[in-house]
Amino acid sequence: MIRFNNVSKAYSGGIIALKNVSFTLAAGEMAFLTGHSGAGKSTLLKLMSLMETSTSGSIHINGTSLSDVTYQQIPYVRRGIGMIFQNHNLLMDRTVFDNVALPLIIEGYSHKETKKRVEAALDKVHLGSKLKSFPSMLSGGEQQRVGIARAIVNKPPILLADEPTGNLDPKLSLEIIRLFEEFNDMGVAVLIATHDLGLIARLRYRTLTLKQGSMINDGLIEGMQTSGANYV
Ligand SMILES: Nc1ncnc2c1ncn2[C@@H]1O[C@H](COP(=O)(O)OP(=O)(O)OP(=O)(O)O)[C@@H](O)[C@H]1O
Repeated sequence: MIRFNNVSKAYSGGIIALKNVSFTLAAGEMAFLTGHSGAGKSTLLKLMSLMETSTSGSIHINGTSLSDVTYQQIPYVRRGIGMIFQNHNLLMDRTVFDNVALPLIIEGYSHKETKKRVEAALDKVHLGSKLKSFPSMLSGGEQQRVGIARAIVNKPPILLADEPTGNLDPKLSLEIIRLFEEFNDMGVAVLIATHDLGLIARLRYRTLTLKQGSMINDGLIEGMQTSGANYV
């Protein structure tokens, strides 16, 4: 599903953001990705969604080697990945329905099919009654759920989330993670980049830890403090 083999990434200017990173995330698996600010978490997610390219090593996503992907094929690879961002990147002048419909409109779905899928996606994130609302009329947690509905509306087998709970209090953060668990229960692979060590300690999922671009831990983190930095 996701396979990194000895992947390194150097940005122009010489910063080495990832060093020989290897891991596999199987179909239907759920894991956290953590590490200090600047450790390379966003870079790792950007490589998977082809927003950046690796300097060396190989990456396979849903069976496709990213080094073989042509510019024209990038949208097909991205179709297999739902992306969720901390600031949710919603269009504030469009309704909730329009925001969630966007990926389907881009792909040329019929109006009827779009309506069916958008309504189903919003039901899954418990926002079925907010179709006509504008994002500014929603709470932070609800806005994040619209972002999640948009990410899952075309049923990708992989969900990648970059600090999805960054702006939310602990209760709302847990609600968002519970939603990810529901998608994971349906067979979707989920990778969540987060600084939130409290969340990681409570939920006890496999955790990939980056430190200055290197993967220093892969597995359950035992005896972790639930406050303060403790990335080893
Ligand atoms: N476009 C870029 N050009 C040059 N350097 C970059 C670029 N993007 C990231 N970097 C550098 O690469 C390193 C890893 O950054 P990255 O954003 O992946 O870390 P992160 O773990 O996601 O950090 P944060 O938690 O603060 O978002 C950092 O040193 C950063 O400054």
